[in-house]
Amino acid sequence: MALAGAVRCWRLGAGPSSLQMQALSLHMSKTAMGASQKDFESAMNQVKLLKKDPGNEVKLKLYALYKQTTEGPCNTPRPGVFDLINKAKWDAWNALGNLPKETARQNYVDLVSDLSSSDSSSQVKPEADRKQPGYETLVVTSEDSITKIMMNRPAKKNALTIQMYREIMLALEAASKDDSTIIVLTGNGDYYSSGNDLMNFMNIPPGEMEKEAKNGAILLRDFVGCFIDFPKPLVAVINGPAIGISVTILGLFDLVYASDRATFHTPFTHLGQSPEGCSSYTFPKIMGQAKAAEMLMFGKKLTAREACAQGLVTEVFPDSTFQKEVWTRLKAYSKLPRNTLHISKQSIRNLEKEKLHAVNAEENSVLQERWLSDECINAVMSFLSRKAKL
Ligand SMILES: CCCCCC/C=C/C(=O)SCCNC(=O)CCNC(=O)[C@H](O)C(C)(C)COP(=O)(O)OP(=O)(O)OC[C@H]1O[C@@H](n2cnc3c(N)ncnc32)[C@H](O)[C@@H]1OP(=O)(O)O
Repeated sequence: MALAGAVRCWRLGAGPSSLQMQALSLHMSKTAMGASQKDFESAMNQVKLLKKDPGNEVKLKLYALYKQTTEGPCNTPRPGVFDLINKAKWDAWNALGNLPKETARQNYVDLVSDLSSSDSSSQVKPEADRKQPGYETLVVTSEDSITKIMMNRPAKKNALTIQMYREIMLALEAASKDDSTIIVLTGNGDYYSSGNDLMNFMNIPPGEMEKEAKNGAILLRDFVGCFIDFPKPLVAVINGPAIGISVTILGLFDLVYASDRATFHTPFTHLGQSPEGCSSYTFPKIMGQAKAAEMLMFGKKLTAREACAQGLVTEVFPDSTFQKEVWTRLKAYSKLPRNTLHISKQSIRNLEKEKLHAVNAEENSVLQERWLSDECINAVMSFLSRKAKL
């Protein structure tokens, strides 16, 4: 078992780690002639290198086998009832009865060898191995109880196509049911997202405009609805500039971590459009009426630090250490008791859900009209003919 585990791990990684080599040599020597004193000492060193805590039950077993190997059968008085830890250790040792020292040593070495193998196989696998299949515009991975949904159109600044909205909804739906504790949305490349792909408005035959606007509003309602209803902690890892809908839905996230290179821009008026993502309700609540108006009506672009000062962003990190710091933090959070975390999220959010769905419906009905307006059509045409950029 241990040997098969060690060999399998080599195929997943670049090559055997020193831990895997030790596990393998330990396994080979013990099966050939029984564990020697040297094997025992090497196993004791290996225990210190384990990355995963084996849990109290295994630790007690290791302790008992160690004592039996070095001192023989338990020969001390049982600790008092209130000395709980020493009593548990004594019980474990005493339970080994008259087990010979050599057998205890062998069992100790075997146990450490198995622990090392499973410890090695739980080490980080390359992202390509963890990637979930079925997504063309996203990279979805799960590790350390975190499901990461990464928008993956870096050449187009992660502008959101119709397919991308649909895939994000599918990924959220799957993540709501998987065994992850936390869900992260982030972007690949220099942008978090430049918002709606303005090509979504192209190639619509004149007679189909109204129908397409209606379909767009339904898609947008469902997309935002997924964030309103999402049952687990949602974290936005804002790796670069964010525009439009990628900003407005942030009010529906539980944590927003931003690189100091990120900016937050909602230029709806410039585009002949109106706020969506429930921002007409969440932004005034988060930052107050005056600041929300400056962003949503007048298109003021905020730096990450300004967005943090106004409560839209949880914390800003230097770009040079952004990924390292954020993922260390999230890995620690992902070890919190999962069910309690989800229940707390629901207590915080559930009261607002009905209101948020009503706001979502209202925003989309206004937007559906806007998309048909001259102001919107001219703004989109201007961008697409490269006369205008934000
Ligand atoms: C179902 C419908 C739901 C609708 C929901 C309502 C949502 C509303 C919004 O999100 S409004 C916000 C819309 N976004 C924009 O208006 C941004 C437009 N893009 C830009 O202004 C610029 O591209 C930029 C500032 C993001 C980046 O500028 P720059 O650094 O100079 O790079 P490029 O412009 O050369 O971009 C590279 C490449 O990407 C294409 N691109 C970028 N963003 C978008 C976009 N939002 N839509 C379409 N295409 C985009 C850009 O055209 C370039 O393509 P090319 O290399 O020329 O083929």
